[in-house]
Amino acid sequence: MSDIQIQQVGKTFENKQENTSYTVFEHIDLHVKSGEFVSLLGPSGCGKSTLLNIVAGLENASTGTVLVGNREVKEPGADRGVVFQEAALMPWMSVLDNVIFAIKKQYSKQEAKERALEYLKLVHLSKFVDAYPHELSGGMKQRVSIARALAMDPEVLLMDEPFGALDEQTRSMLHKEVQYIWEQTGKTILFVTHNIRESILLSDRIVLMGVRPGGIVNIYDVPMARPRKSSDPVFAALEEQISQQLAGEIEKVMKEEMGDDYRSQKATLLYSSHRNMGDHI
Ligand SMILES: Nc1ncnc2c1ncn2[C@@H]1O[C@H](COP(=O)(O)OP(=O)(O)OP(=O)(O)O)[C@@H](O)[C@H]1O
Repeated sequence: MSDIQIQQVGKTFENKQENTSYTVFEHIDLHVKSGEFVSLLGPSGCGKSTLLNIVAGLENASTGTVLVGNREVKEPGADRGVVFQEAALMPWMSVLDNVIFAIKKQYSKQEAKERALEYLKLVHLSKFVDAYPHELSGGMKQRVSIARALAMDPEVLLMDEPFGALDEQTRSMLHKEVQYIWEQTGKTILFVTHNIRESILLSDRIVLMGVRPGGIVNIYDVPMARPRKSSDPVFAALEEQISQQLAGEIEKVMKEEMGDDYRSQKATLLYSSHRNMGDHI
């Protein structure tokens, strides 16, 4: 397993046509220890996905460096498995072939098949190896996507709102699944989410990101033993603490985006954002 070292990372998007640029964040320093589960949480647009994509090598950092183990990230690699919100399976291939396809360059035919079967078993899909994506539920597709990422034997797993599009019950089932996988494999996991409860349920640490200026606002340790329950008073207290700080960050965004309109709508907006804070931000 490997750690992830994010050192002084910044990202500015340039719009060459309009000759403008937009700095999402600057000077991000974060050390995710080997085997640690860390969530990135923050208001929409603060750059959670951008940071994850930089670690994945899908996006270049404008400044700073990212190390996975002792290797500098310059492009995507098999040492980093990525799971997105959409499973993006190939519809004409069976579940088994979807997983084999992702690792066929890394392993011999027989090995690839054995690994694919092993990881589909880990995500409890052994009975569905011959099924096609259209025959699977959203949660099952995400489990294939997780098996596909794990079969590559990555040192770290990068997950970008993997359960964001799923209903509450499926999501809750997959929370258990991800904890089980994390315990079984000991992978280092960096996990992007909008959901405060999800982050408390799963993580060792929660990194709260903010906007304008973009960057890390706070890092919360989650001291509870697993499995965690949202009814635990420690859970509830942490949820409240994070909600409060996040509400402040969301307010900053709204003030900037809405200008004068913000004052007139503030009460309604804060009320509704607070009520929904557990699910979406
Ligand atoms: N390729 C791009 N070109 C220009 N701007 C971009 C690009 N990708 C992202 N951005 C901008 O960078 C900012 C951060 O986007 P990002 O998707 O990383 O945020 P996020 O925190 O993951 O948001 P959300 O929670 O809504 O997914 C946004 O303002 C977005 O519009």
